[in-house]
Amino acid sequence: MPGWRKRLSDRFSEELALARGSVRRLAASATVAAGAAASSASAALGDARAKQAALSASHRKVLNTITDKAEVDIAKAVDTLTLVCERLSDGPAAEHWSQWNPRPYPHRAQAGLFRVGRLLVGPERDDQPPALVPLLDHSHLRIAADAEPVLPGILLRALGSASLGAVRLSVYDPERLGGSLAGFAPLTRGELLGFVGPQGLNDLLDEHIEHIRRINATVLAGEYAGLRELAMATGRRPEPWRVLVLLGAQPEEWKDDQRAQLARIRRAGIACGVHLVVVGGDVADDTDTITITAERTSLSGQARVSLDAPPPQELVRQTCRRMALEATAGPPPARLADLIPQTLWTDSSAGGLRAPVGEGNDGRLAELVLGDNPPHALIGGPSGSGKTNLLYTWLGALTSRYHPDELELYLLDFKEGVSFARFASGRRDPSWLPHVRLIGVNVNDDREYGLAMLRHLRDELRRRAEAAKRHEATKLEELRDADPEGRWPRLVAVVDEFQVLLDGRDAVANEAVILLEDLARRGRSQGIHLVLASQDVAGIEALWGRPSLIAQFTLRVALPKARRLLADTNTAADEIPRFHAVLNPDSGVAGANRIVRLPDASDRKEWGPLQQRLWDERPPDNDPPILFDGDRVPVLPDTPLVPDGAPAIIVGQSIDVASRPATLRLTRAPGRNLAVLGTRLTEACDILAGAALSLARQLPLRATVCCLDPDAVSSAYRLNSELARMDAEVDWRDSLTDVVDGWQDVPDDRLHLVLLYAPDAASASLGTAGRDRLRTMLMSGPERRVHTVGWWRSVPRLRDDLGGFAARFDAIDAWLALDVQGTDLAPISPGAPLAWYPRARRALYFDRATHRTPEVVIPYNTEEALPSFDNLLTGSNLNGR
Ligand SMILES: Nc1ncnc2c1ncn2[C@@H]1O[C@H](COP(=O)(O)OP(=O)(O)OP(=O)(O)O)[C@@H](O)[C@H]1O
Repeated sequence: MPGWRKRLSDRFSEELALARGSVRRLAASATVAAGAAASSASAALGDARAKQAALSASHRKVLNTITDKAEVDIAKAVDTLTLVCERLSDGPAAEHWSQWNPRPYPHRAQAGLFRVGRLLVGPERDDQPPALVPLLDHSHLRIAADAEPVLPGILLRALGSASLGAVRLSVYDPERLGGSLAGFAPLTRGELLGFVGPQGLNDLLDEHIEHIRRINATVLAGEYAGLRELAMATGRRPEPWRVLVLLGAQPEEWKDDQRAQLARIRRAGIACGVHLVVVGGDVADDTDTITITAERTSLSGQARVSLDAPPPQELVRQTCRRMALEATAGPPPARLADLIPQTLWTDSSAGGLRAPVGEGNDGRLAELVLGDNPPHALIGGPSGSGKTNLLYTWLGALTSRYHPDELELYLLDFKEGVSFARFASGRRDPSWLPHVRLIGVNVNDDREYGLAMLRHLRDELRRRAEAAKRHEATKLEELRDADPEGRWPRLVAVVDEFQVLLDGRDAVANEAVILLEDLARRGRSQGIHLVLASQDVAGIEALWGRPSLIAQFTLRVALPKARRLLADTNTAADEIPRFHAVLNPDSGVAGANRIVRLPDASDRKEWGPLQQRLWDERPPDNDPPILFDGDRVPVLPDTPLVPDGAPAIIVGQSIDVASRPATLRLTRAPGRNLAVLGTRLTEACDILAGAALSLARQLPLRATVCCLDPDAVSSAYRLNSELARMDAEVDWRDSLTDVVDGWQDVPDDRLHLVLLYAPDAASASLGTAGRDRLRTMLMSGPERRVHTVGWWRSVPRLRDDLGGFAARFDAIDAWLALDVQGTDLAPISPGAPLAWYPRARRALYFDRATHRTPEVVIPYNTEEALPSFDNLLTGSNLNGR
């Protein structure tokens, strides 16, 4: 091999070895460098990782802090929202159905909002804020079809949180005809709900429009913007809310005029308490309508809503049943206490008498006024309509405002019963109404007592007229100014069932009409006011036959179904419900009506405390009222008579305002005797006993007792004993002949009373001569102070004893007729035949010397004034009777 080749090969090998070596070196240093780089990279990575960990911890911390704060804020906001919601909606408006029960919220002048579900805001928790919707006084509602189950809950909450009857529902349900709200059906009985089908739509809309019109015209009357404002100003809500529910009604498909009506209701309803709840399709939107869908309400904004489940069917049914029951029982009456002022007796009656009697439709108290105009009142209503209750109410309101020096009352009740007796002092309750001067109860048979009261008022009218003349005053107000020291109260005379006084064409009715006319005409200016109440004013001929009388009674109060009390065209009395009245100060013309709801004052629980309060405050010189009770037999008074001149006997109690004893003066005039006529034994015996006892209490007496009716003997004997006990010289005779023969044997000048019980039983045995002597005793006895009080059992028998057909009745100056018809009294009565129809415990009394016409008296009961017969028989102490 050539050398060059070898050299070249060696050189190449050498070079290659060199290159390999440097490559190896290079590779080694590269490996070192790479190792260094790798370790520094891994150090950097570790560093970075450590930093990242630190960073994310602090980030997490910040994030947690922010989240916590946000959660607290949200919880706070939700709490606040819940609180606000509670204030807007509580009780039955918001309670869960498991605790729900209806109870009105009277303290709240405005209606609250109703819960429909929960607001899905904030974290899930038990007490999530409620989703509320307004309705009553605030808005209309539109409920989307997918939210329809919410409807029963809203209606139940509305019914249950207002007072009974304050929410009324009308449901238009053309598809299911009321089936959708079947649980509410019981309310139809209480008239709190009405279901309307397709045919009734027009009427339904018209009715609500008319209701809105009426509220605007008569209740708000331009004074209030709406019922809510009225309720807030007065604290009362005079009209119910009316909720008109349209279920699947599709108003968009209605006729134009129906849609127009709906729009009117939507526009004007809320102020008048009329609210629409439209379920399903609806027409044009408006701001007064709140919408509820399955997920939201107009009030919930972005927040979603979870709607509550509807109330259980049974809860709805039971609640509605109870409400209907209460509603059919009638509305709760207004309260008497609301009519009574805090401070008693602050008003002056100088200008008139003004007092509230109930609550008007506008929630304000409605007053009755008596004064110069209107001066007198007429109250009417059928039996049971509440006249007596109205009178109680009115009297309560008057007597709490006016002092007894400002107002005096005269009360007369011609009804069976004792309605005014509560104003008098009684055994159970000693209090009386300090304003009352006179009370007449059970006077239906004693119309004369009505006359007596009217006569008394006429006398007072005269006294006032004379005083007014002296002071040149034309009316009470001026008289009071001119005579400030004088006592001039206004007088109010109330006559309940006054038709009894005026019915019939007899002397009593005639005089009563004349007196009423006079009092009505002239009483106006003298402060004397008449209040006449009757169940049938229409039937009182005496009233309608005298237009001038009726014209004075301009104040009319008509209770439900009162007839003819208001003007013919005024039908208000037919339209008002129970316990309401139409007040009309303008003789009943339609425009002057005021409808009021009357409180219950007939209950003693309501009345008692008021009377007690008035009685406690009575002036020291206040006397109890005079009470005349036609059913009570008066007892012979034991105070001796103080006769003016000649001695007198008591024959009975007069029917006059003072209930004075009726007397017969025993002058020496011929024939000054008394004949009691009729067959009523007890009353006849009472009259004879009353006469003798009243005389024996006045003066030393001689008496002869002769009893010829075996049934009267015990009474005669008891009288005989009592007279003896009173130191009278008493002579008991069994024979009438002895009496007529011996009357002239007068041992001293004591007054001699001859008491004859049924002389007609023996007069036949007297013979003509004996009868003559009887007549002589009657005619001439009085001159010698011998007076006869005799009981004949009929007028013909008396006539026989006085001489038969030719009898002269001047031997009997005075008589008392018991059960004797007026026609039978003709022989002994003056003038025209008497219209006298006998009645129990009443006698017709005529004294020729004092009477123009006979008067009715009540024979006193003398039972207690005489010793008991048993005691006499056993000889017991006569005082122990
Ligand atoms: N405003 C009222 N609120 C509650 N109850 C009332 C009211 N008014 C009357 N009543 C009741 O109605 C009944 C009849 O009333 P009231 O006796 O006053 O009627 P009246 O018209 O006088 O009847 P009558 O002539 O038959 O006596 C009574 O039981 C009474 O308690």
